[in-house]
Formats: sequence, C-alpha cells, structure tokens
Amino acid sequence: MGKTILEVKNLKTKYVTRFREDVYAVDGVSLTIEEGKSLGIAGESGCGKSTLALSLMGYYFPPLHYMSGDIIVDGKNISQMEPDAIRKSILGTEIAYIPQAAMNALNPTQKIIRFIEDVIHVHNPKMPKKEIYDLASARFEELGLPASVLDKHAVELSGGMKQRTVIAISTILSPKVLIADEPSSALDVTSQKMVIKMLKSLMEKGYIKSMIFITHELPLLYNVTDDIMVMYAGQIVERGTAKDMVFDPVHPYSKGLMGSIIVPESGTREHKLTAIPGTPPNLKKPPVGCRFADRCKYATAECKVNAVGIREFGDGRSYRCLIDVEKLKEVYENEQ
Ligand SMILES: Nc1ncnc2c1ncn2[C@@H]1O[C@H](COP(=O)(O)OP(=O)(O)OP(=O)(O)O)[C@@H](O)[C@H]1O
Repeated sequence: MGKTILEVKNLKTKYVTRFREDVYAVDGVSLTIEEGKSLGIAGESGCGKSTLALSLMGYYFPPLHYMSGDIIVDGKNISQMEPDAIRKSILGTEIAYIPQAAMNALNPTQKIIRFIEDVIHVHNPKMPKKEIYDLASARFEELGLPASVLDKHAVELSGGMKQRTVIAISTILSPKVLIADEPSSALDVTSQKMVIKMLKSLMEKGYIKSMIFITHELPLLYNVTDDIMVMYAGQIVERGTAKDMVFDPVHPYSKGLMGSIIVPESGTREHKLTAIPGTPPNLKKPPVGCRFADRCKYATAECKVNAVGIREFGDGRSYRCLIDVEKLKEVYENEQ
C-alpha cells in the first residue's frame, strides 16, 4: 500500500436553510486516497457530490455547516480549522478545488497572469512578478498550454482552453489533492478529452499527488480514475476499481446507474438501457433504513427499516446493502 494522502472518516455536513431546516447532504462519508491515485465520485444530481467536494476542503460557510468527522490531508487533520487558516495554509497547497462551471467564474477583464499572481501571493506575498511569470509560463508549456495565454484575457479563450487554464491556475502551487467537480461536462468531446489528458498529465508529472474527479456519469470515469465511488442520497453506496465498478457493479443503484447512461464509453455499449424509477429521498428527513429501498426492485421489508452499513468484499471492494454480494450477482445473472 502506498502513502495515504487523504483520509476522511465518517464526515457529516449539512445545509441549514433560511427556514431553519437541516438538509443532511453528506451523511457519514469515509474514504482514503493513496499517493499517485485518483478517485472518481459518481451519482445523480442532488446526491451530494458537490457538497462532499466543498466539505472535503474543510472550508465552511453558511448555509453549509460541519457536523462531525475527520478530514486528514497528508497526516494533518483539517476538519476543525478556522476558515481563515484554511484559506491561508490549505487551499491551493494542500487541496485545490475546481468548482462546476469554474471557467465562467474568471473575471473577463483581467489577464490570466493576474489570477496566478493572486493565488501565489496568498501563500508567498513577496514573490516577484517576474519569478511568478517564469514559473507560470514553464508550467503552462509543460501542460500543453501556450505561455502566450498568460497575457490574454479570459474572453479571448475558447471554452476548452479556458477550462484548462483554470485547472493550470488552480494547481500552480502543486496541491496534494485536486478536487475537480464535473471539470469536463460543459465541453465538447474534443475539449473534454484534452481536459482529461491534462488532469492525467498533472498526476504523472507529480504536480498533484492525488485527484478526486466528480461526475454524474459513471462510465466517463473508466480510463480516467483508478477507483470509483458511487454516491446516493448523501452516502457512499459502493467503491471499487474503475474496471470493477463499470463492468461489475454490485449495488443495485450502481447497477442502475450503469444501465441508465445513454451514451456509454466504448466497451460498455452492450449493456441494456434502463431507467431507475422513482426519485431520491428528501435529505431533510432521510429514511431510517436503506436510502435506496423505495426505488430498489430487490428491497425487502427489512431493507426499509434497518440502517445499512458499508460491507467489504473481494479485493478492496465495499458496498452498502443488506443483500449478500453472491445473492445479488446470482439475481443479476438470472436477469440477463
Ligand atoms: N445552499 C443549499 N441550501 C440547502 N440545500 C442545498 C444547498 N445546496 C445544495 N443543497 C441540497 O443538498 C443536496 C446535495 O446537493 P449537491 O449540489 O451537493 O448534489 P450534487 O450531487 O452535486 O448535484 P449536481 O450533480 O446537480 O451538482 C441536495 O438535496 C440539494 O438540494
């Protein structure tokens, strides 16, 4: 086993709405990522992926609140640090975050190099501009972006180029963990591939030590991340290698997610296209039993009343279901 870069233990966070209602968006998430490894997180809209990404940075602002659990980055527990300390000593260097639609957040009137100066000056206020420019142009070139981009404004860049620029800016301080939330979903296929190539290159060149890639499309993660976790209603329901999760998902929800993708990646086209009936539970009052039970065709009366913990099986895999793995596999086999 390699060195653990990120360890999250039973993390619980919630939103408090303006009507003072609690929304339990991340409910007991545990995960680990080793140095040099990437983890994909998949799940349908509203399952808590973006909230998990925000929560992992330890950077909490209302309406999002930390409840309990640990976030340990390279041995340092950041879960209860003050926001100001997080901003100064964690963001950018330990953890970098690329939010959804990040490319649209670039101020169009500012040159790209100014964003880089801003990022570097938070941690190193005295670094001369010339040194920053040299560092940035070398990094851009290495990542396949022309150094001339540094003197351009965001409006002068295409969508794909803008997104790759945002990624290069966010990782300029070589963070230990990069969290990318749907980094390629708003782009055309060619630009998507270039973004993914760039993320892989950041890992290979050691500019980031680990990566979390969030998407609602499970098969997209195949070929991109080493492992995949599937999230449902604020909880992780399954984890395995990308290959296992795409070709041999065990949890009925992961199985359904694979079946509901309209344009699967090559190698997954043979599977049947199916819809998952129903809607996810209300996270203001999550069910006491399995959260997927109401939509699961294999659910028993017990599933609706008994809370389900994570169960391990096989080689480093885990899932959250009362039904035994072998039984589930047998049922899937018979359905084919
Ligand atoms: N500011 C907020 N206040 C209250 N509830 C929120 C807020 N933001 C998100 N939520 C709720 O938290 C839950 C998780 O939302 P989240 O955005 O993390 O899901 P997601 O999986 O990232 O969805 P998407 O793929 O659409 O981005 C949802 O029930 C959502 O309605």
